[in-house]
Amino acid sequence: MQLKRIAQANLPTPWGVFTMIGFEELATGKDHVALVMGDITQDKPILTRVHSECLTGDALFSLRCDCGFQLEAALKHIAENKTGILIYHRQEGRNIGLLNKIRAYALQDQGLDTVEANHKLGFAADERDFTLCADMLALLGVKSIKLLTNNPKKIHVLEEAGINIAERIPLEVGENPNNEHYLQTKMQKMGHILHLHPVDK
Ligand SMILES: Nc1nc2c(ncn2[C@@H]2O[C@H](COP(=O)(O)OP(=O)(O)OP(=O)(O)O)[C@@H](O)[C@H]2O)c(=O)[nH]1
Ligand SMILES: [Zn+2]
Repeated sequence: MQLKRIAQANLPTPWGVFTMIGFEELATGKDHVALVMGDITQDKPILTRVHSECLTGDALFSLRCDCGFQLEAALKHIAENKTGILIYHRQEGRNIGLLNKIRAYALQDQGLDTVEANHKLGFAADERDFTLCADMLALLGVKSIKLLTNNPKKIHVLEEAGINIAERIPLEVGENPNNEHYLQTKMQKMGHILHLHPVDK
């Protein structure tokens, strides 16, 4: 176990009241949160979103990616379902950190795609460690989930970390002219399952 559960409190949102549970990484002291609604101890797969931190999309209204839209849609979906979990996985920029993500964006402004930019900076395309998410789910007592994602690799890594994924539920929102190329790259180079609407140029 790489984390411990620290504190919890109510978190009212426009879609309903979640319980916010804070965790701390034992090795680094880094914090993560899970937003929980309803009875997640039921003996059936729990609707879950594993959302990776994206300060620019989640908090600063960036249209370069789809993260902010996915965050909102996931919370709404969980609230409509009356039960579920959103893990807010604090590995910004696929775990290269905010400042390196800004460097990667600068390279993308010069024409590189999201994968090439990471490589140019000396990183893999995706540096995230999802075993922390599996640990958070274990601390919440959840063994089986229905995962909101477009990324089949995320299913694979969470399963390798011991989580049973009963179903994948697509989360395709936020496509716009600013992220069209970014979403195309995620589909073509990173294997995301997306149904994009190419615009005529
Ligand atoms: N390094 C880097 N990270 C990015 C970039 N754009 C978004 N991110 C980060 O990517 C993470 C989200 O990952 P995505 O690849 O969008 O999606 P995913 O979580 O793999 O898959 P979904 O479950 O379908 O959303 C967040 O941590 C973002 O900060 C970028 O251009 N470069
Ligand atoms: Zn983003």
